[in-house]
Amino acid sequence: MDDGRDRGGGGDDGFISLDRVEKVFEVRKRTGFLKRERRRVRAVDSLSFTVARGEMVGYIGPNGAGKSTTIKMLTGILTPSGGRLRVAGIDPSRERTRLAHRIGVVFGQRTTLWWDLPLIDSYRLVHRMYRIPDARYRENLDRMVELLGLGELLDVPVRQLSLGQRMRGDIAAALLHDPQVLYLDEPTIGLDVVSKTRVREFLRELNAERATTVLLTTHDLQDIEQLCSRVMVIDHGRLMYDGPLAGLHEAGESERTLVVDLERELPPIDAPAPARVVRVEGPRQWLAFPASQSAAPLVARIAADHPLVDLSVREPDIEAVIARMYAERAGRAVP
Ligand SMILES: Nc1ncnc2c1ncn2[C@@H]1O[C@H](COP(=O)(O)OP(=O)(O)OP(=O)(O)O)[C@@H](O)[C@H]1O
Repeated sequence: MDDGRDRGGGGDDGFISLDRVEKVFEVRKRTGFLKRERRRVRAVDSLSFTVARGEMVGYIGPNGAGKSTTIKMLTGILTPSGGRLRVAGIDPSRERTRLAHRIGVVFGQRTTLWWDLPLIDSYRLVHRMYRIPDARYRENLDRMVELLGLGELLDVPVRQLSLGQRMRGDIAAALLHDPQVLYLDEPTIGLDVVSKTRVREFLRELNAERATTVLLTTHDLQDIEQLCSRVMVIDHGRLMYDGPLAGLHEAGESERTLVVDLERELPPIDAPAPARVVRVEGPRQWLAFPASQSAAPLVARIAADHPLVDLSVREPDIEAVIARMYAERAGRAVP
């Protein structure tokens, strides 16, 4: 399989590069009968970062932070109000069609597939739209069908697919033309655990096999944990954090929760600090522990001393991590 490493653009340090990029929207607000006020919304504010070829980066932030606006500028749908932006050496808003051959986009909440047609017909249309050479299309389709388990679904109309099946179908459609960059917007939203695992495994495989650069927007921290070595946090259009997920947990001092089902009701488990029991309900106990630490030693210790029925680990949600990060920074700013 062609790994696409030599198809140009950008250099390894800045395959995607933003230098002080701005996006300002003019919004008209009705302030009375026949009266309108003009307001400027700075959706992206002097944003600078680079993503190297083959990196998988999580791009997260609260609602209205500027994530979609950034992605829209990266795909050429929106033109920046200022700054410099390049993807694979291309200025997206100037050469949108040329860029389209280099990028794939998947929106978890919307499908790009033709609703009433069998899945395979959408792929045939993508084949023609992107003028993919026949042999390459076949090869890619076979690989996607294999990796994403689409064999039995190809003749099913898209509207009859489950959400997880449809998502896998959408991901395949976005990759048939060998894009070098894949933008994923909430690719696991609403999926069950099995489908989430399947999508994540596929993305890992894709990244390893083809060195596809992936920018992933998600509210699910497990997507980031399992896929991205780097995470960028954006808020009010500005980059608030850029580094490993563990560092974000440290910055926010966030905690994960170990949910323990015991064979019977017992007094609160005497866990090694800083882990501690935060809730007890019958035979079920909840223990909080730092998200930057592995759960394994805690699980081993509890399993050795207690009659266990089941265990699960719950991740903190992104909003909570970011909120704690702010609280921590505010705390530091005030001596
Ligand atoms: N076309 C537009 N016209 C005016 N304002 C806009 C437009 N698009 C976005 N905005 C504003 O820009 C800001 C950033 O929005 P954006 O959609 O990029 O955020 P987001 O991080 O993607 O949020 P979400 O997680 O809710 O999708 C918000 O204040 C939003 O209201």
